[in-house]
Amino acid sequence: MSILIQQTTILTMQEAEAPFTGDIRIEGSQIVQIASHIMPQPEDEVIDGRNKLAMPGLVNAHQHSPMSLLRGFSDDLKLMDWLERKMLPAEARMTPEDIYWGAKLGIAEMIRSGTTAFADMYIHMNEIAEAVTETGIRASLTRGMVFMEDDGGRRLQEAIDLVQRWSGKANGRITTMYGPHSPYTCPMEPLREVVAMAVQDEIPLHIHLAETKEEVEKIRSRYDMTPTEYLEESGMFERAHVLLAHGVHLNPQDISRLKGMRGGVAHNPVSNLKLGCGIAPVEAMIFEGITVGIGTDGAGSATTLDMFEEIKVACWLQKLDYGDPTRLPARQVLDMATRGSAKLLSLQNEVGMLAPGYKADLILIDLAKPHLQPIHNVESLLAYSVNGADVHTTIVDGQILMQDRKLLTIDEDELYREVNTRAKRIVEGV
Ligand SMILES: CSC[C@H]1O[C@@H](n2cnc3c(O)ncnc32)[C@H](O)[C@@H]1O
Ligand SMILES: [Zn+2]
Repeated sequence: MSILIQQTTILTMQEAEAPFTGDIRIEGSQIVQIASHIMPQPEDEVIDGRNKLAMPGLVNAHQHSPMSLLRGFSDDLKLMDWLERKMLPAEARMTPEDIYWGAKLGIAEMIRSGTTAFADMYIHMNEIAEAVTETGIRASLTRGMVFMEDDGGRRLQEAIDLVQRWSGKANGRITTMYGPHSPYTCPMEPLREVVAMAVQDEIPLHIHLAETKEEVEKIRSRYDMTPTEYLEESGMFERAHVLLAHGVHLNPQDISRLKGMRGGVAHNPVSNLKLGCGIAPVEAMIFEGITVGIGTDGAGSATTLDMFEEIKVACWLQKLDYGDPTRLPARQVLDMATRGSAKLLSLQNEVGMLAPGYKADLILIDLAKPHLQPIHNVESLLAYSVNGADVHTTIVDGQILMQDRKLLTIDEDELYREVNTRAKRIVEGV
């Protein structure tokens, strides 16, 4: 299978490269050539790229995809009330089939809004892996583990099963991580056990960190440490690749502790705003050389999975926080949502950039829209004006998943029937 995208505006996201007009050739799962003009071959599926912009697919660095079933079910609560009184009871009622359909709903929204890879943390991961396999998207999957009650090792075993059964599956589109949920749900002993497993199996870790002031107070009163010190104490930063979700409440010493870490921080600005958590010190982390990517968090808090919305809000928050519009400029935030997030998923040599040898994970944005004209500066349009609904075509691993806004691997009528019936049953009585 080969695809030739002709005469499109190309933003490769390679270091300091400006947008230019040209062609992109895809063979199998890879980009093989990018040039001003490429001769079509008889077997090529040709895509007319005029009035469009090609860029790397966005990488959502922190998600709970089945929470799309809980979108709009519980709003305007503090994080702990929202989580303990609403989300956890609803999740306890979800069957493995619910998780499959919830993940598929999340994936449909991601493909429609230009996300080609995501990092997920949830339960019933076999069903999420099936949804990823069928739909064609790329994902790094994590079984989230809360160690607040003895479950006879069930969660840990499920995490191990996920890693053993699914790493490298779906033509390599699925990778895995180990996922202790957070400092406040993981006592030190099981946390150290998971770190040791990650080191032994060479599998990255994915964990929430310092999302709220209440978390900081809780960890201070339990252990007399900041949440970041607590995780450092487990040895994870020096021993493993770690994907930290949120990192909102970090003091300067915490930021220093993260310096030099493998992995980095997934910034989830919309979820942080909606749950009233605060503004993450994104510029300060970047200044210290820490990789910062962008995620949405689950649709239960963020309410949408549109990464273009996150990109805008990420910029606005830093500008507002510093009272300085020069903070977090367009190119830098695009870099975070592509190359930065790709590094958090350990995929920096495969996705997040358009170049020969990279995976063909890319999107075409339709520029023939009033809010995207005139075209002074493509990066500015992408950061401040484009919405997920402007994505025209989504390609992952060389497979077209959406063309002219039609999903090719998901039956949307069936999807909406399933999720509405299931969502109603799940929240009844919660
Ligand atoms: C055990 S699987 C993951 C677990 O995380 C919960 N969750 C979703 N959003 C957040 C958030 O913003 N902070 C902390 N935990 C969150 C989700 O409901 C699952 O139970
Ligand atoms: Zn989360």
